Parts: sequence; C-alpha cells; structure tokens
Amino acid sequence: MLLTVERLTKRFGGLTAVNRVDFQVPEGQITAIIGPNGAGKTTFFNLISGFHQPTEGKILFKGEDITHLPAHKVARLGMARTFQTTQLFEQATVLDNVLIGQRMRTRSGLWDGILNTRRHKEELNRCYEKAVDALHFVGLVEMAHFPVSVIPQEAKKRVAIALALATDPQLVLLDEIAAGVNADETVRLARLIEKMANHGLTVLLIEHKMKMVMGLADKIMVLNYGQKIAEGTPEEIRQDKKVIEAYLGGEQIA
Ligand SMILES: Nc1ncnc2c1ncn2[C@@H]1O[C@H](COP(=O)(O)OP(=O)(O)OP(=O)(O)O)[C@@H](O)[C@H]1O
Repeated sequence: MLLTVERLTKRFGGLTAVNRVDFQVPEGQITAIIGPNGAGKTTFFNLISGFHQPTEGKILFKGEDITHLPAHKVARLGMARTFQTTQLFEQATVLDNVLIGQRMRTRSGLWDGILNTRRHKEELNRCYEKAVDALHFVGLVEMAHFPVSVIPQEAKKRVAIALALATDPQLVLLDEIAAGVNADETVRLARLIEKMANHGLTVLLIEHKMKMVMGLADKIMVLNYGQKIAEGTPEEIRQDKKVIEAYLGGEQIA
C-alpha cells in the first residue's frame, strides 16, 4: 500500500469532520473519495497532505509515519495535491506558475534561494526541466508563455495538475479537478487522469461528478458525516444501500 490511514480523526471544536477512518490507497491505481457536501472529504485531504494536524489516528506513506509532518515535508516525500485554479497567479505565465508552485510546495523558507550558490543554480535548472516536462505531459507546452488570465478554464485545470506533477510525486491528490468545466472538458480531464495512472502514478481524487468517478476509479470510499460508510468498486458502491440513503434527496449516483 502506498498510503495507509488508521482511525484518522479530526475535530473542530465540537464537530467531528473526520471520524475514525481506516483507508488504504494501492499503488498505481485510481482511488476516489465521494460523499455529500460537508462529509469531510476536503478535511481528509488536508490531513493526509499535512495541512491539518489530525486529532487522532495515524498516516503512513510509503511505510513511513507522516502523521505529524508539515505539508512541505510530505510534498518532498512524494505526495502532491492540486489546489483550486483561483490560487493560480493570473498575470504570470503558465510556466512561471508551475515554477513558483513547485518551489512553494517543496520549500519551507527562502534561505536556499537567497544563498545563490552554484548548487542552487543547478537546482533551478532541474526545476525548469521538470516544469517543462510536466507541461508536456498535460499538453500545455504551446501555452507555456501565455499568462494564465488568457487561457481557458480546462487549461487552468491542466496547469493545476502540472503544478502537482512538477514536484515529482508518486501520489497525486486531485481535489474536484472537474468542477466548473463542461462535459467534453470533463471527459478530456478524465483521459489525463488515466494517462497519469498509466504512467505509474497513484491518483486519489475527490469528485462530485459521479459519471466521471464511476468511469475512472478502481476503488471508491464514501464518507458521510465524517465516517466511512462504504468502500468498494464502482459497481459495489452503486448498489450499496447506505450510499443510496446518504445521497437520497441529493445528487444521483446512478
Ligand atoms: N477549519 C475548519 N474549522 C471548523 N470547521 C471546519 C473546518 N474545515 C471544515 N470544517 C467543517 O467540517 C465539516 C467537513 O467539511 P469538509 O469541507 O471537509 O467537507 P467536504 O466533504 O469536503 O464538503 P464539500 O463537498 O462541500 O467540499 C463541515 O461541517 C465543515 O463545516
């Protein structure tokens, strides 16, 4: 298992956003987390990526205990997450966004940037190569020098993915990557996620678009009020009574 989570719990005052969740992410597969609004999905992502400290529980990544590691250290170990496209720098180019994002995610301070040594320059060259590779992978190399403000929404999603890929991850966390794009764009983004898995990356995604999740995921975990209420293949999840109940009156999962 690439990622193992044991009894993971996060309380915000009296509210238990994530409640004793046991969960595993197998290497090389696409795993999805679904659940109604407020179910705890984003909090779960924030916990495993080191942005929130768990109240209880344990997180193992590649066999290493990362429960109390800060986000930049988790990133350096090979876990990357996407953020909303609103966090991109609109006036900067696509390439600069990837370069800046890569540094922000894997560095804790500015000291290594200020000490402008030869080692530092070599590292910058490596960063540049990785950023260009990532743009190739997501199909954005032609837009590398466009400001983010002029590119379409789907391309912005691809920039967000390139940002994650440029940190050289083994596990990529995608947080609602298909939100706010149309049906054709959603299909194209799904193809890109498949391409990531085909290249050996492990993908964990939160997604509200059920058709996309059902078509993509090898395994799905369902959260409701912070608890895991089901886990299984898309087929198993579709037929699960608890899942159907949790979604009644909300979105359709069929
Ligand atoms: N920093 C915080 N402080 C207090 N409560 C929080 C905080 N972050 C999340 N919560 C609460 O925890 C619960 C779970 O929220 P979370 O955003 O993880 O759900 P979600 O499943 O991602 O929802 P959505 O699908 O709407 O994004 C909600 O009741 C939310 O109000």
